[in-house]
Amino acid sequence: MKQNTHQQRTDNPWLGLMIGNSRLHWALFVDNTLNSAWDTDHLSESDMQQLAKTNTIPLSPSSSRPIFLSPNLPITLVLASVVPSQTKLWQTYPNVRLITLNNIPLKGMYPTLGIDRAIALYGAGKTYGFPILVIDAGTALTFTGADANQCLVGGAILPGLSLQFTSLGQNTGQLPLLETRLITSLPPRFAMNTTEAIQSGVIYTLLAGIKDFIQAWLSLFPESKIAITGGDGNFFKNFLQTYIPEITEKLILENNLIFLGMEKILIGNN
Ligand SMILES: Nc1ncnc2c1ncn2[C@@H]1O[C@H](COP(=O)(O)OP(=O)(O)O)[C@@H](O)[C@H]1O
Ligand SMILES: CC(C)(COP(=O)(O)O)[C@@H](O)C(=O)NCCC(=O)O
Ligand SMILES: [K+]
Repeated sequence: MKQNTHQQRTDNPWLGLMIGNSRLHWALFVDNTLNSAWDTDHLSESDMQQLAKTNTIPLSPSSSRPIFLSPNLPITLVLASVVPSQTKLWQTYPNVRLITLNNIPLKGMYPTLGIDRAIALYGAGKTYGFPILVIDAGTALTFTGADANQCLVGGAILPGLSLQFTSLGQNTGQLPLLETRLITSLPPRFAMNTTEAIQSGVIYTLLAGIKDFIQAWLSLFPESKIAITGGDGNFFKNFLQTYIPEITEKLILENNLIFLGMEKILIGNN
């Protein structure tokens, strides 16, 4: 019967989990294709055990509503992490595969390169072509580039947007702690109140720094695309378009770069 043919399950679901310094990034793959992606806070051991026993995880920290993922128990978890304490916890999951630098088909990597940077770089290069520069606007803001031979050229690491606000808010006597999600437009450059003065200092300095890194990269690799990702990726993409309009067509926002990378690493097409 037609219907039965359709009911034959070949979808082999698995979960991708990228553990970042601020939160967990999840993706459900069905038929080896990215199906959906979401973020949660870092989870506890009992949340991990719940996933192993029921294939459900909290959808978000504020929600107790679980998400049903797969009839196969426990669902395969493909893990990458830049947080060793969380790596240790998730390695006790009964059906886990850890991605390490050895799994990434890029040349010239140094041993302490962040696995998130390597996966995103590979995913971006395979998706948009090498050479490629990846800007990951996460807890840290990172630049990571590879040349036409899929060889790491190198990069840079600095405190990300929230971390810059947090460092001012937590280490001064009079400065408020600003939240990035409340910033929807560029502040005046020369601000006349404390909140906008902090925004101006952090945002314009970050934009100027990002512009300088992009220009330095493009002087080496004029034809390269620039992929931007991470929790603040959208924020920076929008403001960069205003700030350096000439690079607009080279700039690609892809929130799921890490999962495009996982897909390419696990499924091949190298
Ligand atoms: N719910 C959230 N929790 C934490 N950061 C968030 C959230 N929503 C947006 N962000 C922004 O995302 C950035 C962190 O990026 P993300 O890619 O999630 O980090 P990481 O991969 O390092 O965990 C923060 O600077 C913050 O501005
Ligand atoms: C630079 C990072 C902290 C970025 O982490 P994230 O902001 O994505 O949570 C992470 O990639 C890391 O720990 N890297 C190791 C050092 C390196 O890449 O050289
Ligand atoms: K990241």
